[in-house]
Amino acid sequence: MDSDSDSDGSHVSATPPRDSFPPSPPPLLQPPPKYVPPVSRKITSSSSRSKPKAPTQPPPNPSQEAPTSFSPPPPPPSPLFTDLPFRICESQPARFSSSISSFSRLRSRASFTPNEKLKSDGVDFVPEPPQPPNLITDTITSPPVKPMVFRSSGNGEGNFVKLNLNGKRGKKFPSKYKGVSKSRSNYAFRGKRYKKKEADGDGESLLEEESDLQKQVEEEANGFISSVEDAILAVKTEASDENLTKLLNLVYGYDSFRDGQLEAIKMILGGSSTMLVLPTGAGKSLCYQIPAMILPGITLVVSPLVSLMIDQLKHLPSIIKGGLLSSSQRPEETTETLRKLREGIIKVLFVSPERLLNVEFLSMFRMSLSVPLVVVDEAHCVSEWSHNFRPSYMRLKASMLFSELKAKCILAMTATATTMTLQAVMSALEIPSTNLIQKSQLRDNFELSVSLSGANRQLMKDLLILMESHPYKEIRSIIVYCKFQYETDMISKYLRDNNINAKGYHSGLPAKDRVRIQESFCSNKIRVVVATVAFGMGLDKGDVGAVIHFSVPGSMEEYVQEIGRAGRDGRLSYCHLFYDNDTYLKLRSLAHSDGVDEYAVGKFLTHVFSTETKQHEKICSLVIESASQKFDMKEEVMQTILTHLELGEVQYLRMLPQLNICCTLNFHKSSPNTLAARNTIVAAILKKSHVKQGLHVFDITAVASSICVATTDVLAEIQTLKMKGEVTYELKDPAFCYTILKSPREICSLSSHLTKWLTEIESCKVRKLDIMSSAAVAAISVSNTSELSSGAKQTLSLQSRIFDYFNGDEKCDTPSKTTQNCAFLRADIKVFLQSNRQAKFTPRAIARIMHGVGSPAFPNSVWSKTHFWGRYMSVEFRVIMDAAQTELFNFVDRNAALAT
Ligand SMILES: Nc1ncnc2c1ncn2[C@@H]1O[C@H](COP(=O)(O)OP(=O)(O)OP(=O)(O)O)[C@@H](O)[C@H]1O
Repeated sequence: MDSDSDSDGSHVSATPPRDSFPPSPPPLLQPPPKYVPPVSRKITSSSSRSKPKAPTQPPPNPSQEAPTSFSPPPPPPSPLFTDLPFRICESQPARFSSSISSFSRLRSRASFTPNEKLKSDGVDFVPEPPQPPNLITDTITSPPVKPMVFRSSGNGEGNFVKLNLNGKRGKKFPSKYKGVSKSRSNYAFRGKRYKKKEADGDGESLLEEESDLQKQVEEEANGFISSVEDAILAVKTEASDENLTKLLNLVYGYDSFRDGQLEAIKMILGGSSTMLVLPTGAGKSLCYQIPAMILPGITLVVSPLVSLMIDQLKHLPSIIKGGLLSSSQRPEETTETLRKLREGIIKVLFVSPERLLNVEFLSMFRMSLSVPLVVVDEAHCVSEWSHNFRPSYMRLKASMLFSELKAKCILAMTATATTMTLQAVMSALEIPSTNLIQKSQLRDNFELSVSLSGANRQLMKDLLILMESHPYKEIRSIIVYCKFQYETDMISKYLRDNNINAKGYHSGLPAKDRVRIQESFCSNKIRVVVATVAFGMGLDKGDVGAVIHFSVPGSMEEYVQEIGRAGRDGRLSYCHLFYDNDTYLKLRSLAHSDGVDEYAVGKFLTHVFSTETKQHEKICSLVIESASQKFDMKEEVMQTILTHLELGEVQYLRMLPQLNICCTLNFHKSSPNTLAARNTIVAAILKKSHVKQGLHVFDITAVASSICVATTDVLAEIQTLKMKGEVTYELKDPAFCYTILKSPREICSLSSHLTKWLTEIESCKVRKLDIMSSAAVAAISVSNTSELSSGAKQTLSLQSRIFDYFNGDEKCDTPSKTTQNCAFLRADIKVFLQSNRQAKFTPRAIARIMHGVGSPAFPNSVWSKTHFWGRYMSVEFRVIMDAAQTELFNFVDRNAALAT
């Protein structure tokens, strides 16, 4: 069952299109509605979203399609019954528009009309070419208060307008505006005149007119740019509220800063590292974009997902030049971005943490580039106590950022961090406690509700009833979140069958489909997206009016993030959660899928450090798939351990880039020996390879180590030979690569330390789910208890739980709903062992099977066939592990006795 769940948004690639037309000035007489106190849903909603208006959003720009890093998951591994502690013999049993102010979004939100609803299912998808990841946005919108256009022509230069942020005032403007004059609005206007003039046969005046138009655009652009430059200069001279607000107004069209923004910007301009905690959609991005315009050099933004980076790049105001570097880029894309960096074209660079720590990347910064500001976006990922810990974020230590990049200041941003997470982040990034800017975790424009529901079929009916009732039936854009990929298909089909325009979205869909679905949703061609967690990260569609949770989220953080996609235009929005106990238990079981045993960690460490101490410079590798099965550990768990070995108190090893290490080489022109005679790398390949059906098969790390070169040198050489027509080759077996710096004195104590740490992380996950679940249950039970309407009571109940959670100590005051003992458990384990004598189980492996959770060595595809699969989900995982341990010992003893 776990194979079908989406773990994160790492495969999200689509981003909402920027509006193609310059936004109109904010309607001063029409401020965004304030939060209506959650009285009755009926009253508040009817006033908030009833006037149907035609959508003002233009169709998406086909050139904006974002790339993705999606790659299909590997096929499920076959069971491997090796080297596990208990061996049992015998039979085998049978996945801007920041420039579009909230005001204009507000105007564009229209109520959903029945006619639109009937147009539902047939979304007409026009295939669009994908855009490579570092194609810096070609969607330049002009500043909102100046209705002129700064769009590039999609020539890959992206949203670069030659604003002199780096001190080279206005040198190349004219050439730039060639592209600008091709903006869509001007183009359309020009097109009309063309037709008329062509009919008149007046070619010359046509050309004159075009040149006049071009001049006008250039003059306006120059005027705007010099105003912005003046405003920047004023801020540089004095970072006063007045000067900053003027700059804000000029660039973004907003009249004032939102809560926390001004404070953060001033702190950064003053050179103080800052921890910024603002709710989703509160405008955190602006807090680094404005300093980036003022500070000299490059602002580096570290982001966990390529899709998020692409999205943020697209949302940069046109005057800030942006670029992106991620490990999923093609080499030529990287080269192009690096060139722009060196030439000072890029002002804000988005990078993945892996890229940031790449030796080449660091040396480039050390040598020639100044980085006054490093922004750590989604900074909670730094902490293992967050809901979304990323091992690669462990690398982001202040010491490294200050010493390697010579950064002057760090800005860490998040919307969802508990006190414990914040402490860990601020400690890693050396942000003083006085530099914390924290506003409420939750915007106040949500009406939150929960209801108890039955199993799937009933749940779908409940969903339909909800969606057909007030206020949901009047809401045009809705996201339904569910946990499993199959649910997205099942529910969206069910909704379509009931005349609701819905589409499913999950990370298993082809990248193109995901982009199209997101774009269709953003342009209101799709009303409802039924999605896993893979949808929504970075989604800034202002008029999402409701978020429905089909099942309980894994944590308060996840809940707050996901409901944060709603009401970003400031209007009241509705968030409903369907709670059912079975799903809660299922998710609780899944929370144990990353857990490890000391025994397995010890075996893993022994393998990692099996290299001779004398060979410390040797490049070692660990083929991910086979290691995962051998140690019964998920890839992410192995990566977490390896990263800890690199970045913990003692640096035991250095991680190298992941590679496909097994190479099969076919020589075509010269004989292998002739090539080897003049090429040391080929000579080493011949020594280290075995020949299989005329092809040379070798391990790239072994070849590189044998002649003391980098693996990249070996790869570069075989690539060169390929270009010359000498060879063809194939690479397989993705592997972790590393060199050992120091072997631990005692594997035992290291594995015990690591296991304790990983077990705490596992318990933390379970606790987070329990807290979310108890908040949902509390909201259900509170609905009949006072004079307030049910909606208002539930909102208040959930709001206060969320507040307590993010500001308290993360304790769960409600006992877990799992049971502590079960009469038949041990008897069942005994039967299970007897009927699966050939397998080598660990207590954890048995507990996972009893909870219906697959693992690399005991995959669902095989073990879900046993009737014990998932039978004990309601029993505490630890209780099953203890019972399994006892029964395994008994089993081994019995077998030993029988053998004698
Ligand atoms: N001072 C402001 N006045 C009006 N709108 C603003 C202001 N600052 C930012 N915004 C708008 O608010 C929206 C959300 O901003 P942004 O994407 O930076 O939010 P965020 O805090 O990063 O949200 P999330 O955590 O969900 O990604 C954007 O459309 C942005 O243009």
